[in-house]
Amino acid sequence: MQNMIETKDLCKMYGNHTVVDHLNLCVPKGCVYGFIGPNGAGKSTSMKMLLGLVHSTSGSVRLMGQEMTEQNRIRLLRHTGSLIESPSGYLHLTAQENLQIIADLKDVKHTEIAHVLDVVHLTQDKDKKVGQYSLGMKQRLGIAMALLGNPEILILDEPTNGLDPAGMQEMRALIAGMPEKTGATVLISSHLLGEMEQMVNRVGIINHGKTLFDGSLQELRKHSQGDLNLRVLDVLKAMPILREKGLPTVQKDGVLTLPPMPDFRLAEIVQELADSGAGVVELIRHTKSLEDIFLSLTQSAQEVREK
Ligand SMILES: Nc1ncnc2c1ncn2[C@@H]1O[C@H](COP(=O)(O)OP(=O)(O)OP(=O)(O)O)[C@@H](O)[C@H]1O
Repeated sequence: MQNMIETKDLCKMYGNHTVVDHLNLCVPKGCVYGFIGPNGAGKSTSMKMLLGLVHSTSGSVRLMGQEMTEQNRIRLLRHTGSLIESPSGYLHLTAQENLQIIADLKDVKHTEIAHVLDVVHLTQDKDKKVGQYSLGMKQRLGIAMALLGNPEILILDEPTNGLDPAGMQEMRALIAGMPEKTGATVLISSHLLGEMEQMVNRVGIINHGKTLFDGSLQELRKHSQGDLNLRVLDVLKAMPILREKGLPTVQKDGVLTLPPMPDFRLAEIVQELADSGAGVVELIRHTKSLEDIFLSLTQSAQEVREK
């Protein structure tokens, strides 16, 4: 499958401060890629480099299989729509009028406007002044502006920021259906992984400019094993066995807490406990939520940095 966006060791320094550190992004055609990281992680800067709005310090960007250069930048960006930072639009004009201005700037026929309004569900409100729009409607108008010209790549920087749950839900459905409805490959950033869960096929987690994870949500869920709770009838018999194996023996009311471990190791331990007469009566394996995985990934990277 062709990669629509690819970066190779992309770096950005502001003075001595590295804000994007050897970023290797790979966004396959037809996917919705969630670019996730805490505030200040370097998401916006990376997206701006993809759009040629910020010059990279080193590394390269490929869009639709072609390396971006000063010479072909404008041509490649003609196939790219973006919504960076807060949505724009003249508040005293209607959505239709705003889209006409953008269509003229992009040299796109006005007949395309009806289609993009339909995609973002603003047809009914197209003649309302944008000043009367809710934030969610303004965000959707921003996406409609980005969609004019039928781009192959859509780059959206935190389009769900500040939306209420209903607006968020609408945005999720809109983005998730975007490749099918418009053919565009989507790169969308957020600082909340949970929020992205229902709309992305692939995620890249970034912190302090470095990629901590890149893969599918299924692969990310493999990091989801949390602690194990083991309830035994005789804690005093169980404790020495666990201690001997170097396992922490935290216990409360007959429930022992063990760290995550592979199934075969757990099976061995349970067998030994059973043979010793400790009596295993309950075993609960906790799974971490995506948000917890995200926090543990970003926190462990922070701890490594602080060492
Ligand atoms: N023009 C600039 N000059 C100096 N530093 C900058 C500039 N733009 C961004 N930075 C710094 O780069 C780092 C990354 O910022 P960036 O906006 O890319 O992060 P982000 O992940 O998009 O965060 P947020 O979710 O808060 O928008 C931050 O420490 C920020 O202060």
